[in-house]
Amino acid sequence: MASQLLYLYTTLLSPALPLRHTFFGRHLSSRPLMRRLARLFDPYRTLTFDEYEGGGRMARRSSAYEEIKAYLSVTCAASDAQHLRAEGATGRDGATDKLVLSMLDGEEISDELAGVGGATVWWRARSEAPPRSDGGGASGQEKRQLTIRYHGCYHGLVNDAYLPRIRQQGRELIVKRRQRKLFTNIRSVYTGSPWSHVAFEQPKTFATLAMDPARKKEIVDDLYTFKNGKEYYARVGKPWKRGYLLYGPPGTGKSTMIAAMANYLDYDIYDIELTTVRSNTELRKLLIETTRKSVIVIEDIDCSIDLTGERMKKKKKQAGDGNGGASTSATVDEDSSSSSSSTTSWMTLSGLLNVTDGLWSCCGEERIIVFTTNFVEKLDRALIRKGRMDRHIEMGYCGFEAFRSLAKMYHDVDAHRLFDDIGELLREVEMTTADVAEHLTPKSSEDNPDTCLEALVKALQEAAKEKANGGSEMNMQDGGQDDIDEQ
Ligand SMILES: Nc1ncnc2c1ncn2[C@@H]1O[C@H](COP(=O)(O)OP(=O)(O)OP(=O)(O)O)[C@@H](O)[C@H]1O
Ligand SMILES: [Mg+2]
Repeated sequence: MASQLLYLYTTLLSPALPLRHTFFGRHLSSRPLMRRLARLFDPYRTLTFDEYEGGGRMARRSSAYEEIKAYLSVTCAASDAQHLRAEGATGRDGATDKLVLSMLDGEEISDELAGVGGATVWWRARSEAPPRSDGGGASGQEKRQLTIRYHGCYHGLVNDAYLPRIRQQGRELIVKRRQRKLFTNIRSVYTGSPWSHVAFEQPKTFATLAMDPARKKEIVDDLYTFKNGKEYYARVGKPWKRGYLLYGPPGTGKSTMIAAMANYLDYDIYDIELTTVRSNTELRKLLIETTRKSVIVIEDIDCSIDLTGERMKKKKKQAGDGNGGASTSATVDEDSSSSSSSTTSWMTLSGLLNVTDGLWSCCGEERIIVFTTNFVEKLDRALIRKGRMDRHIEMGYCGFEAFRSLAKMYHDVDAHRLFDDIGELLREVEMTTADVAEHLTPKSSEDNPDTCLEALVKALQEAAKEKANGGSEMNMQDGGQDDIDEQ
């Protein structure tokens, strides 16, 4: 009866009679009074967490949503909810029999407010189909939400204690369960996300990366400082990101180094195939969708974009993408000798720099970006200047120290009668670490350290002979990389 009267007042009388009420001599407008009255009859409040934050093309996954979802997966398991969704998951130990539970649409589960005997909150999941005219991507996907309902008198407790606590627990669960992923920019047919992923199970680590131990230690120290640099980056007001440029001939361990970095940091890898990215907007969208604790990789950067930026004449031009001037024209280099001449580059250098620079300033947290190239001398200085690529790492031909670590790894050999010869030959000829590793790999059950090292000596001697005859100059073409300093 009371609620019917209230309904009558709010729908019929209230708009027609702008009543003012007096309470202890103070005038109260009808609206706050109505709210108070309404609370008498429905004292519950709700808070909704959307899966995506921000609007339109700038939408990105909400960390609050993810953390609460992770927390509720445990609550779900212990609840009496009838309809749950189960997703297969791989644990950090590699076990593939794990399940992660979540609520199906419309399902509700309850949770206790710790410290307030018997006080309960209720969580409900719902999702909305995207509007038909939506343009795809995050905005074109189903919109998922989690809503909490609680008694209004617990508002402070829920906001100041309960939600921060469960978000913290959710974060810990995410880290604990996290199976690292290797993402590639192929749109997922299942989720509509611009990224598809597979489990990242690369066994490459710094222990298995053959290079001079002193240089390796420098890189590991640099990564360690970055990983633990949250306060430093906040204090100096820089985005918490670091750029690495890995350069050197094919087969010298650039991709191996990236895997080792991701394993060391315990980060995901986002591998961007830039030649399939058609505009700045698309690149921005891809980068926005990357998560914290990730290594963003653009391999063979010299083959992926028009490195000459705006300076070259463009054969073709397409209309801009409405980003305020950053060029997205499809370009084909006129200079056919350019490394990118064989590739139609959709991104220009200035486009790439505009997007990445702009993005780091708003969401650059805990990200490493790595560019690799075989031809460092062809890279535009703008691309690799400090602040963009903080550290330039040359992955050169196999030196004696790198060989020694391979011999230890492959045959557990620290010293051998052939080591001196090999050291001398490696100073003379340029052989990639991949080739040295291949010679050290046993090919049959009869192969042992002696036969493998002898095979390596033979291959090195042949290469030395060829070099002396001026026959194989192939490798030498890429040697002039000293103009970029190690930093
Ligand atoms: N420094 C290294 N330490 C250990 N293994 C290496 C090293 N360099 C190369 N290898 C071996 O050679 C293979 C090829 O190396 P990798 O793919 O890392 O070379 P790359 O420099 O990325 O070449 P590209 O320029 O062609 O991409 C690897 O699978 C690895 O087994
Ligand atoms: Mg590679």
